[in-house]
Amino acid sequence: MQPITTFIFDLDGTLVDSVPDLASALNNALSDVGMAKFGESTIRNWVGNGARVLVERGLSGKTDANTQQCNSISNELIDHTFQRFLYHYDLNVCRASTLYPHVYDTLSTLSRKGYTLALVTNKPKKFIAPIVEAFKVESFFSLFIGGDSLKEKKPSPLPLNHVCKTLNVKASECVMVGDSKNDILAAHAANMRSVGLTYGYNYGEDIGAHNPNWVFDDFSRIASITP
Ligand SMILES: O=C(O)COP(=O)(O)O
Ligand SMILES: [Mg+2]
Repeated sequence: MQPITTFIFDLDGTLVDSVPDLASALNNALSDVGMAKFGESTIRNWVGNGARVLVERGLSGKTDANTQQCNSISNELIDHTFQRFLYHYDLNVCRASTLYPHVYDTLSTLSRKGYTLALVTNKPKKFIAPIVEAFKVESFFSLFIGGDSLKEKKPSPLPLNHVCKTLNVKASECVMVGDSKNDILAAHAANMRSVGLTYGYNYGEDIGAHNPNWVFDDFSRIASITP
């Protein structure tokens, strides 16, 4: 097995519990367009495929998070509500969000040990900087990829392949760390090892069902897979 040189981290549900701010922004956007609001526990199961799909799920009110398309809702309404969501989230991107336990220390340890760290999220790229800056973790990372940075987002392997190319590392040297099946499916498709974290957002499903190489319930356990 090739030694690990590079860790690729997901953001929402992995490093940061962002649902409180995502839920406020979604509910504000829904109320702007006269639609019903939802509780945080419902919205938690809708996060994972980027902001536009989150808005579509809010508009359809479908609790089945695997539904990505809402044929009955017009594109105009989705576009308008998505713009309202971006407006509200931009105002409060990091008001109630929190870093999960042991994230800062573990990133700091991995970085100090010489591992290269990259961040690949499905959320729009413009929101990455304000979040990583607020939690003072931005200097640990060499590369940031958002859901709209490339043509495809996770579960496509494209963002992970892009990281390998940009950082000039092989997939076999990398470990993808995430809370969602989108992270694990992307890792499998990119021939990368993966860590599944149980505390984040995976549509209420067991992350272990997607066969990551490691399943951890605490972020600090990631350090245990390195020498
Ligand atoms: O914004 C989302 O839907 C998910 O974002 P993530 O890829 O950082 O978990
Ligand atoms: Mg996530």
